[in-house]
Amino acid sequence: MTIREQTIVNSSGNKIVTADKVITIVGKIEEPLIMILENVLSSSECDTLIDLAKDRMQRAKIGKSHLVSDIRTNSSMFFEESENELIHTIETRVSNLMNIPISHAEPLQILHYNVGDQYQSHFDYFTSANVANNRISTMVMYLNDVEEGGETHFPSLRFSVMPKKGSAVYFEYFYNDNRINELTLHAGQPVAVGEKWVATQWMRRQRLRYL
Ligand SMILES: O=C(O)CCC(=O)C(=O)O
Ligand SMILES: [Fe+2]
Repeated sequence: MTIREQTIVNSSGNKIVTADKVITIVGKIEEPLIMILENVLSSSECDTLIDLAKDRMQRAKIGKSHLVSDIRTNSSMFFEESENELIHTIETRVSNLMNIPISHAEPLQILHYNVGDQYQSHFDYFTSANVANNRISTMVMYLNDVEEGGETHFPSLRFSVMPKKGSAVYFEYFYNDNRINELTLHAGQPVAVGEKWVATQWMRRQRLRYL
């Protein structure tokens, strides 16, 4: 038998029960744990998130220098923590899914890609030394169907997830063996036709919110 490291999400079976919804796992890689989840958000939740975010988008900035960068050509915004009932409902559902308390959740991020926009290969965790409260897991939720392109691509695993409205990809990088964490390198591939909206939830190892 192969010995595997402990994962954050216990993903036995094909369903995860949250406070308000039962969500289906439709695909999975075991190590690092990557799961494709269907119907995480309803169609109207996706539409409302886009509507709420639309007028608040800014060209994406990366890293501490906050320079506009070619690594990310998409635009982004963050909702305030639980800023309205919908955001609170989604944060609660996603923290149930990710098996991490909402107090460890970063603000929910929205990304928008036009044709040609991309997010080049990166790790979601911070790689600099002595990061006190690093990220441990990610949920990327697709808010619309993309006509062509815009896959979330994991080059080291040669694995791609096609955007589908309401679906999500989950992955975690909290392994003792850093070689496993490094396999979560991923990119938002350029959008070829149409546009792409996603919502990203990152979780931290320790508490981040004091409510
Ligand atoms: O847009 C995507 O498919 C990936 C987004 C992403 O990597 C992120 O938000 O960290
Ligand atoms: Fe990412």
